[in-house]
Parts: sequence; structure tokens; C-alpha cells
Amino acid sequence: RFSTFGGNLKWEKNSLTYRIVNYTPDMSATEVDNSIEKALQVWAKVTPLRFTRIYSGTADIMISFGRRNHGDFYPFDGPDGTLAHAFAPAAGIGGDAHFDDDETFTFRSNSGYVLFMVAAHEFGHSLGLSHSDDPGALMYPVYSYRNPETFTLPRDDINGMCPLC
Ligand SMILES: CNC(=O)[C@@H](NC(=O)[C@H](CC(C)C)CN(O)C=O)C(C)(C)C
Ligand SMILES: [Ca+2]
Ligand SMILES: [Zn+2]
Ligand SMILES: [Zn+2]
Repeated sequence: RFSTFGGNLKWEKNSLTYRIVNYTPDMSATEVDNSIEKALQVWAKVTPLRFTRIYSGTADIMISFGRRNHGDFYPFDGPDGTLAHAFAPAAGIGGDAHFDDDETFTFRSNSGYVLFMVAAHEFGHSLGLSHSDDPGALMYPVYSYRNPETFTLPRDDINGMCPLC
């Protein structure tokens, strides 16, 4: 019950780069790095995709935190409401993921939004998935807390990302 963006918007390569452009004050840099890496691994595990981190220049997936107007036509809305957004595979802003820094992001506690969970959803978009109407799916458009230690990618999301699996 997943859905993808029209016109098979997908990356034409399996090796993608990502860059963490800035950090949220809510967590340590190590916790942010770890959350992002784990969120990318969720998808790497079910696809031939591999992710390489770069520390300067332009990566396929540019990851940043911002609030309100932050450089694109989709300003954030302050605390709560929209938590983040990401762009489908394409050059330029395509693939990039932006996180609303008016949110409180956490590493693993259920007070605040678990960055790993939000990022895993966003990277689904970065890789070509749109939303699912299955409330249990990662790509369901409403945030729900799931323990990052025990999280496994729901079947609907696996089917969406690799229909041939
Ligand atoms: C708590 N607030 C929510 O649940 C909000 N949902 C989100 O912020 C989505 C991201 C979550 C699912 C990580 C936005 N999205 O789809 C980005 O790709 C609202 C449902 C209020 C829009
Ligand atoms: Ca918000
Ligand atoms: Zn943005
Ligand atoms: Zn979404």
C-alpha cells in the first residue's frame, strides 16, 4: 500500500554520498551522526544502496537542521506540526533532508522526537518512496514513537523500496 513518486524517480546509481551540514543543539554530534547512519542502514539493508559520508562539498543527500525559512520554498512551522521534509531523487536539492530545529530531537527517549525515526522516514523519500496509508509503515505520514533498539523495517516499506524482493 506504499506509493512512489511518479515517473520512477529513483537514483541511477547504488553508491550515494551524504553530508551532515549542521547539527541540532538537542543532542551530541555523535548521537546525531549515529542516528543518521542507522537511519540510512535501515534502507541499505533492503537495497543494493550504499552510503558514503563526505565532510565538504555537495553530497547526493545533504542533511541539515533549520527553522522557519531555511532556503527553500517550504518554510517550517515552529514547534510540532511538520517535523522534517525531504526531496525525491534528483540533482541539486533532490535527495536532501531538512529537519525542523524548532523540534526537540532525542537519541532514544520517548520525550521529544527520535531523530533516527524521523530520519529513516525522510530517507525513504530521499530514495524515492512517497507515503503509505498503512499506519504501521515507516512511510506513514504521521510520526509514531518506536524503540530504535528494536525497530525493524515493516513489510510495506520493504515492498515499496524493492518491489522485486
Ligand atoms: C508530529 N507531527 C507529525 O506527525 C507530522 N508529520 C510529519 O512531520 C511528517 C514526518 C514524520 C512522519 C517523521 C512530514 N513528512 O511526511 C515528511 O516527510 C504531521 C502529521 C503533523 C504533519
Ligand atoms: Ca515543526
Ligand atoms: Zn527545507
Ligand atoms: Zn513524509
